[in-house]
Amino acid sequence: MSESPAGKAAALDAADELAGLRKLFALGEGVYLDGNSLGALPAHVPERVADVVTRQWGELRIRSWDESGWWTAPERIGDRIAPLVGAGPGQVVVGDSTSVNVFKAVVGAVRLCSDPTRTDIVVDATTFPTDGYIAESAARMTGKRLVPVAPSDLPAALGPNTAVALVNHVDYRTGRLHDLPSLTSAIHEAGALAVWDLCHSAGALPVGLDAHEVDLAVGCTYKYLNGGPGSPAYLYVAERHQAAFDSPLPGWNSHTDPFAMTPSFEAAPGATRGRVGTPDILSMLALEAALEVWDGVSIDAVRAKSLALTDFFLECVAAYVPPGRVTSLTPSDHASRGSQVALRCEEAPAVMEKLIARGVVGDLRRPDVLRFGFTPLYVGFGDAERAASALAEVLGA
Ligand SMILES: Cc1ncc(COP(=O)(O)O)c(C=O)c1O
Ligand SMILES: Nc1c(O)cccc1C(=O)C[C@H](N)C(=O)O
Repeated sequence: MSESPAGKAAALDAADELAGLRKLFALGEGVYLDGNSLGALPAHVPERVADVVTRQWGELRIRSWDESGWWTAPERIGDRIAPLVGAGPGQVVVGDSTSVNVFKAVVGAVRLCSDPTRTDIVVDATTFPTDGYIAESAARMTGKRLVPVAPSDLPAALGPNTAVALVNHVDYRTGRLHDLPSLTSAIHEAGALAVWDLCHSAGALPVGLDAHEVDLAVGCTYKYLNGGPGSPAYLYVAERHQAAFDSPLPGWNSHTDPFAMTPSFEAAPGATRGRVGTPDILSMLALEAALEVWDGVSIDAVRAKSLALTDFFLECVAAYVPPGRVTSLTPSDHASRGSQVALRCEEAPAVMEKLIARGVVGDLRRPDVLRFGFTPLYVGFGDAERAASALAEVLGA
């Protein structure tokens, strides 16, 4: 760096076309680099939630299912998320947790597989644990074999026995971005269905679900989509699969005529058949309000800023932190990088504690990984420089 990192940060912030979005969030002093775990609060959400509670629930009560659009919220909010993950309308439905949607998607994919003699569910061996636990249970329930495989070995592991492959788009620990287009086509060439977990990519980078012919996908909304703690997840079922999608959790909300309350189940058309029971309206409408910060924001611009931020943070770490104290686990090439930087560091727990005490909030993945998430909507280059400088100070530089 010829210019000082702080000077460069100021110039980058001044040129940042997304910089104005930060004021939409309730962020005080300090540097928040944990939006890959829990996104920050958009400042207008409390008032909107208060309206849902006091007027919609408090005054309109039961009428709100229709008059306040409660009943149709899962599909409506799904359609708001859809463009952020490259999906056309009518394919994304919001509800339940990511874990529950992984279950629906994996069992649903096994049932969609045209060859019932295929024996294997291949799962990303480096997956966030919940996906692995659920895939294992789904395998037992469907009489399949679970085959854990590192994403880099996935193409070689696929074969005539593969029914379904479940892959994380971005690795939660290292921040590695897996190649969704090429892995999806390898899965399809093997005659299997591709299920993607988008928790760490949606809202941080383009996903292109329709363009790459993904079969099913799931994701959470409390990270880069800023929906709030425990906000509902979503399920994507590609239009071409919807008529045959046979959810393992057919509830009255996925029935074609819920209020007929018939003893026999008849699945609703479209993404609605991915619903189960009564939606969690308070969380769901908080999410709907939170998604307004995306109005007019291009996901390509978000991706460009995300890469610039993580590049710059790594540059500042290299400039400030003595050699050998941290090692980046995050790939340096852009094509393999999500929106976080993971640094392996001795005594990582104590280091993160001291960073947090200095107002730099990242998180720790035991035993030795410091994670720093970069949410382009509200993180700036000055934040990246301050975080690297605090890290160097904590490490005694
Ligand atoms: C890749 C991935 N899948 C799933 C989850 C969690 O699922 P749930 O929303 O059910 O807690 C997380 C994080 O919590 C995650 O990082
Ligand atoms: N979902 C979480 C929660 O309820 C509590 C604390 C953390 C989380 C997370 O999202 C963890 C996150 N998926 C991770 O990448 O580690």
